[in-house]
Amino acid sequence: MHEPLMKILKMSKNFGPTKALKSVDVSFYNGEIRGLVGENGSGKSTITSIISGMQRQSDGKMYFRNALWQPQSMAEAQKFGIGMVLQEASTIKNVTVAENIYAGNFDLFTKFGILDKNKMNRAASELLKKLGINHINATDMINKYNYEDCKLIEIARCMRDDLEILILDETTTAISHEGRDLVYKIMQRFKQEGKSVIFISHDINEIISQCTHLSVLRDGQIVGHLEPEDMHKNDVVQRIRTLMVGRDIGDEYYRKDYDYSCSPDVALEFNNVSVGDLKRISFQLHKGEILGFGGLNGSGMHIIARAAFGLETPDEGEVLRHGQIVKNPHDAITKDIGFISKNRDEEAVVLKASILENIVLPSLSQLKKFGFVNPLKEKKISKKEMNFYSIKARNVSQIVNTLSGGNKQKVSFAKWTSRNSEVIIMVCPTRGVDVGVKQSMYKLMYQMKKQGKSILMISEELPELIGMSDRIIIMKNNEITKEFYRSEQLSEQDIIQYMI
Ligand SMILES: Nc1ncnc2c1ncn2[C@@H]1O[C@H](COP(=O)(O)OP(=O)(O)OP(=O)(O)O)[C@@H](O)[C@H]1O
Repeated sequence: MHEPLMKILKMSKNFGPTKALKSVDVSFYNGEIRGLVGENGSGKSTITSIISGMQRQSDGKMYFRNALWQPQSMAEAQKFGIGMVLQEASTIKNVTVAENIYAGNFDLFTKFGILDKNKMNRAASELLKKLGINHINATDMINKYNYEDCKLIEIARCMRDDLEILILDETTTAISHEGRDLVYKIMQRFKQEGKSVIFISHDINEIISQCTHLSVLRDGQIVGHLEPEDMHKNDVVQRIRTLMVGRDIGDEYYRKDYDYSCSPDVALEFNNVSVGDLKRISFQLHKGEILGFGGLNGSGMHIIARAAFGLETPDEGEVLRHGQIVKNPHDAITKDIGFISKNRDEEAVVLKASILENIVLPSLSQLKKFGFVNPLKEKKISKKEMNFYSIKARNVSQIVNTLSGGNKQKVSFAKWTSRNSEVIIMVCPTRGVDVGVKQSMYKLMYQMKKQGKSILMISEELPELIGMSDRIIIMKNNEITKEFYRSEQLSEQDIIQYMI
C-alpha cells in the first residue's frame, strides 16, 4: 500500500480536564475522500483543527508527506497545501468577494508595493468559474451574499493550485441541494486529481454516497475504519450508527401520524408582507401547527424567518401576532416568539457567555422578582436543559465558545424551549446535531405541537420537511409556488418541481 499523505499517530488533546482526543491513529491518502463521523463532541473538529494549524495537540505526532508536521498557524498550513473550511461562517464582512478569497495572499497581486486589484478580481472570477460557482461575482461586496454563498466563497478561498488536502467541516449542512451538489462536484474532482479530502458530516447517507473511506470517532477515540468495500454493504448505515453510539439507534426519526389538524386560532400572520425582493407574502401559522418552508438558495424563505422575528422590517404589509405588529426582536420575545438562527455563532448564541447565561437570557424578564434573578433558579433551569439535550460540557458554567458545533446548536434550542415560547421560528433546527439528538429534537417538536405551540420551520432538508410538517409552503424566486398538506403519499419529487 502506498504511503499516507498525512499520518496521525497517538494524538491526544486535552482542554483542561476535558480529554477531547485520546491517542488517535488515522491516516489520509491521496485520491481518497475520508469521512469523519461521530456524535457531537466526539473530537472530529479537534482533529482537523490540529492538522490545519489552528491549535496544537497535547501529545502525539503528525507526518505530512513523510515529514514531521507541526504547523504554527492556519496560514502556514495553507502555504503547505492544507486548506480547511470551518464549521462556522468565517468570511470577512464589508470587503469584496475577491478580497475574501485572497485575504492574507495579497502579495500574489502586489508589485512594487501596489496591489493590482483588477488582476486579483480577474483571478477570483476565473477561480469561481473553474469551481462551477457562476452566480457569485468577484467584485461584489460579500455582505450581499447569504450563508450558503459565503460557504462556497470559503471553499474558493482554500483553493490554491498546490492544495493537497481539503478539509470540509460540516460545509454541506444547512445549505440547499444545489449548493451541496456544487460542493460534491468540487470534492470529487479534487479526488480525481489524486488529492485528499477530509469530510465531516452528520448525514450518513451523504457520507456513504460521497466518501471512499470512513473513520468513526467515539468519545475522542477512533472506534473503526470503513474501507471502500464496506461502504456499499446493505448494513452499512446500522454499522456506522452502532460504531458511533455503541448501539443501533434505528432510523425512526420523524413523527408517524399523518394528522395535520391544528387549532383554527392564528399564532402568527404575514399580511401582504414585502421586504427586500420578497413581494406580498401572506400566510397564517396556527396554534399547534408545524408549518415548514422549503425552497432553493435565494428563494426568499430565509427572509421570511427573519421578518417573522422582527429582524427585517417590512417595506409594506405587516407581521402580526394576535393582531399586533411584531416590531423588532425584543418585541418578538415579549410576544413569546423564539428564533433559532442557522447563523449560529453570530445570531443564535453569545459565544463568550456560559451555557447558563445563554439558556436563561431570553427568560430573564420572566425570572426576575423585585428586580433580581435568583441564581439558584437559573442554575436549576440550565442544568435541566443541559441534561435534557445531553449537552456535552463539564458543567453549565462552561463558555459556549468552547463547545462543539452540535452542542452549541443544542444550547440555541434550549434557550427557547426553556422559556416556553409559544411560537418558535426554527431555521435548520437540526443543523450539525448527531443522529441521536436529532431524534430527541423531532420528538420535542412533536410534543410542542401537541401542547398547542406553533413552529415555523425553514429547512433545506426535504425529508425533515416532509417528516415533521403539518403543512409545507414552497418558495421560488421570492414567491409562494405551492402548499402541501401532510400526507403519506407526499414525496420529495412532488415538492422539488415547485422549487426549481
Ligand atoms: N477550546 C476548547 N476548550 C474546552 N473544550 C473544548 C475546546 N474545544 C473543543 N472542546 C471540547 O472538545 C470536545 C470535542 O469537540 P469537537 O469540536 O472536536 O467535537 P466534534 O466531534 O467536532 O463535534 P460536533 O459534531 O458537535 O461538531 C468537546 O467536548 C468540546 O467541548
